[in-house]
Amino acid sequence: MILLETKALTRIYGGLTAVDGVDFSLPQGEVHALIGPNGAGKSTFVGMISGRIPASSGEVWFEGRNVTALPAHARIRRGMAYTFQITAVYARLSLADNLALALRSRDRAAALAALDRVGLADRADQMTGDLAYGHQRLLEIAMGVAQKPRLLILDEPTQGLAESEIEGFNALIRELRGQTTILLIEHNMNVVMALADRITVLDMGRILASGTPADIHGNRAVQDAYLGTG
Ligand SMILES: Nc1ncnc2c1ncn2[C@@H]1O[C@H](COP(=O)(O)OP(=O)(O)OP(=O)(O)O)[C@@H](O)[C@H]1O
Repeated sequence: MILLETKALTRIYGGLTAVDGVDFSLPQGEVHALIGPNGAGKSTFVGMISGRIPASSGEVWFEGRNVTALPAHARIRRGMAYTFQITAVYARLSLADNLALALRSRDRAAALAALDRVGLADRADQMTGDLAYGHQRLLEIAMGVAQKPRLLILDEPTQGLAESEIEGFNALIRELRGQTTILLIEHNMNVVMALADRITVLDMGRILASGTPADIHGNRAVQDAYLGTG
């Protein structure tokens, strides 16, 4: 089943076409990585999927429904989660209280279980603002995952994480594989190659290539535009 589809999705800023008529489809259960050079249009594309950025033209379909006109909160209710949008962490609350907000419940065991998935259970009662940046990013991911979304959109989740934390993140995504459909914007190619079932390469607002990690790694146009070398 196709969970998410975009049809000729386009965003124009002034004279600049940031996303240019993108047709994209994401089957349920897939871990899909979106890669491309800086300014390729990745954040704008997922912003239009989540409803944070209005499309200039084109459509977004989610679970067989046209959601293009729906505001972000209505898309969240239908099961989309976007790490930057809904799970902004509250610095002056504890980790457990942030989880309680994400879960809309004071269930301490559920909060601890969610924190445990990202290795933060022992910090449950610390003030979130006192955490290192990488740990705040992991908290944000825990908050997204705790909501059991149908589609989890992660925008550069490993940015600012240490190697050991990236290992933990990879393990979490492997655990979620098959349960949650994941769209991942990621610059770290080791993470992309380790996790993605399929990869889409955006370049100048258009899809340059789409395929398995092996296809993309061997694709000459991608190597030229993005990977730099073979
Ligand atoms: N609010 C805005 N107003 C004007 N131009 C914008 C705006 N947001 C993005 N752009 C431009 O649109 C293009 C695509 O930007 P976008 O952030 O979507 O790319 P990206 O692939 O996510 O880049 P990065 O990897 O650096 O995050 C860029 O040229 C950017 O400068």
